[in-house]
Amino acid sequence: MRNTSLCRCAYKKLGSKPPHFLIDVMAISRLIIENFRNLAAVDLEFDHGFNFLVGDNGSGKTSLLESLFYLGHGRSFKSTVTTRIIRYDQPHFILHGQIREQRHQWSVGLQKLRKEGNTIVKINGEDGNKISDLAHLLPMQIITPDGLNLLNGGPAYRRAFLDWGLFHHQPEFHAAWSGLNRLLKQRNAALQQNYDYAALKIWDMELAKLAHQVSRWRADYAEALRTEIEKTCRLFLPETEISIGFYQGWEKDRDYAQLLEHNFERDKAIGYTVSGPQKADFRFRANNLPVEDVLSRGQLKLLMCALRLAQGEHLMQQKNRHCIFLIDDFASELDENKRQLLAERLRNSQSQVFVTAITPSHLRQMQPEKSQIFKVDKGTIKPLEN
Ligand SMILES: Nc1ncnc2c1ncn2[C@@H]1O[C@H](COP(=O)(O)OP(=O)(O)OP(=O)(O)O)[C@@H](O)[C@H]1O
Repeated sequence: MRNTSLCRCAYKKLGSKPPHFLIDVMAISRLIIENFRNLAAVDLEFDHGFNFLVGDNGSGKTSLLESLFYLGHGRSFKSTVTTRIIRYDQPHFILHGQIREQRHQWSVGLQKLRKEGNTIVKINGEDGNKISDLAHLLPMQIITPDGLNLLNGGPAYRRAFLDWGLFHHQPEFHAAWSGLNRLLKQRNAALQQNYDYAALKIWDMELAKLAHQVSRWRADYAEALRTEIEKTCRLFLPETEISIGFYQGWEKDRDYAQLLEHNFERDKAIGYTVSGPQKADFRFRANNLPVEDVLSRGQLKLLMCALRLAQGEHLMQQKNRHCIFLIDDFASELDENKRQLLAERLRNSQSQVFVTAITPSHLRQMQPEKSQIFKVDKGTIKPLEN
């Protein structure tokens, strides 16, 4: 077993050539849950291939996916109020996972207290780890019925999509991105204080440097993903021409420091910085029209799946790291043929996959060699014989 600092340092060093121990399929082999939503006490061993969670409405299927997502992100995909995730009347929730990558194993733990509200993260028994350490260990992609906001929601969803990739591909991204957000916050506060431009200029120079860096990384990553996305779109939406464009948040080729100076009076009047990387977008068009206006919900779901699969595939190709895929309500919005396509593409990804469904019949299209079915019933989860 590796010690934490070694493991963290190794992941931070992910450069063009990954260390040999990252090359194998990564999977969560065991998950222990205490007091997470309606899951009072769960202890499960998972297959490294497909894991199906079948149960009635309200039984706890999404809660299990949510707990896995929480372990990999330190937050929920459903609720921003963490205390609502803790089981009613309980003081805390605890998640404990075992992660395997053929020759190595990590033990990760996360506890959230109702009173203090802080999150305690442990990796291999050591305290003092950050959520970003967990996120590095557990690259995950989630596909839920709400996930269509990636396409029909605001640009923030698509920036988060790009930034997820950069977090895993570009070791310096997280620090640059945090610095950029901090400087923007400070600038916006200063804009409301009636300063002259001279007082802001020194910050703006620093801000512009980070803005150009982050935007360059985003543009390069968007371009690198294009081929993967187009490949999957040809499979999922052969009847539609999908085009992809990246907008950095301000006019291309314009120096950002100059733009900040030029826009200073306007920004001051409005009270915040109008243009910049905080406005970046990754846009999709179908037959040259906005996808949200012309695609059906099923087609939007397929496009969303194509984006998430492409991102996972790209990570695998570039860094030899496998994503874990969490798929809530696999069958919704998709006809038989499209379910088949998605199932096939997931099988080809050779990743660990968690899929929820109300009845086993919704999973007919999935026939992987390696799988485990779990029956979810009123907060209890039991493996079924395949
Ligand atoms: N903090 C909490 N404590 C206890 N139970 C909760 C808490 N939050 C939500 N629940 C309950 O947990 C149950 C499980 O919800 P979940 O979303 O996991 O169901 P599901 O099996 O995915 O259902 P569906 O098929 O309808 O999506 C629900 O009945 C919900 O009311």
